[in-house]
Amino acid sequence: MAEPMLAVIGGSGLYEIDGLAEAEWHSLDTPWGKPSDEILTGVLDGLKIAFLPRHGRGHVHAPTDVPYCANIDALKQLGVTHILSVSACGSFREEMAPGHFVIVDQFIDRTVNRVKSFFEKGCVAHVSMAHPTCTALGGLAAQAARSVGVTTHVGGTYLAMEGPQFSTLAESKMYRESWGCDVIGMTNMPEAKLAREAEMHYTTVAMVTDYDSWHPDHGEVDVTEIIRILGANSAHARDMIAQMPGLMAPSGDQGCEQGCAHALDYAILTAPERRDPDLVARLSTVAGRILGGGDA
Ligand SMILES: CSC[C@H]1O[C@H](OP(=O)(O)O)[C@H](O)[C@@H]1O
Ligand SMILES: Nc1ncnc2[nH]cnc12
Repeated sequence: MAEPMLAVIGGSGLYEIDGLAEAEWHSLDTPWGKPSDEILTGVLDGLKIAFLPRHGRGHVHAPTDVPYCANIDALKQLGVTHILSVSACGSFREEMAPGHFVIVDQFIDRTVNRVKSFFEKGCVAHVSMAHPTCTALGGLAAQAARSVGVTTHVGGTYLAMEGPQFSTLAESKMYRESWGCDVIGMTNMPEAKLAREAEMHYTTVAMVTDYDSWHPDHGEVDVTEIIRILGANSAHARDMIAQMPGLMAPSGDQGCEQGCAHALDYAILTAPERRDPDLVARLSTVAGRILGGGDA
C-alpha cells in the first residue's frame, strides 16, 4: 500500500495553510491544462501534505471555471492518495447551523457546464458513484474536527449547483423538502467524480456558512454574512487539518470500504486495440495503474 499523502483542497476562505516543514510551491502542468494555482507541499508531523486553493489565491476562478480535471491530475502527479475537500456550504437543516461541519456522504449533481470525466471517446470508463466519498477518511476528519471543538455531523447529502448565483427560494425549498438534501455548494461535483476516476480517496468537509434561502428567520443568502462566518470556519479547518497526521495510519490503509484505490479495476470498456493512444497517454497519471505508464 502506498505511503499516504493527504491533499487539502481549500475552498472559499481557505487559500493557504501554514506550519508545513519542507514547504514548497509547485507550478505544474497537466494534459488538462494548469491547476487552479501552484500547489503547496510539505510535511506535517510526519505526514506528507499537499494544499491547493480551489479558486486560486485571491479567489480568481468561479465555480464553473475551476479546472477540476487539472487539479486532480496535478495532485495525483505529486503522489497524493487522499483528498480532503474543505468547502463552504449553505445548510438545509436547522440543526446544521452556521459554524458546524458536515461530513458529506452523498451528492446530487445539478451542475451542467463542466467537464465531468477524464474518460471520453477512445477510452470509455464507468466507475461506481453509489458511495461517492471515502467514509473512512471522512470518519478521521470528523474525529479531527470534533477534537478541536467543532460541532460535526457525519453524513449528509450535498447538492452541487452550477452557480454562481445562489438558489431561488423555490429551488431551495425543493432541494430541502422534496429532494432531502442537507447542504448546498457549487464545487464538489465534478471534483468527487474525478477523484474517484483517479482512484483517490475523497471526502468532503462541508463548513456551513448560511441557511441558504429557505429558512423563515434568516431570509436570503447574504455574502457579507457568509464572509464573516468563513473567517471562523477557516480557522477551525486549519485546526482540524493539524490533527490529521495523528489520526492517519502511516501504512496508507485507513480502512476504506468504498474501494476508492481500485475504482478502475473493471471500469474501462473500450477494447485495448480500439483505445485512442493519445488519450491513453493523457491518462497516464490518473489511470496509469490500469492502462500502463503510471504507478503500479
Ligand atoms: C462563498 S459563497 C459561494 C462559494 O463558496 C463555495 O466554494 P467552495 O466550495 O470552493 O468552498 C461555494 O461552492 C461557492 O463556490
Ligand atoms: N447557500 C449557498 N449556496 C451555494 N453555495 C454556497 N456556499 C456557501 N453558501 C452557499
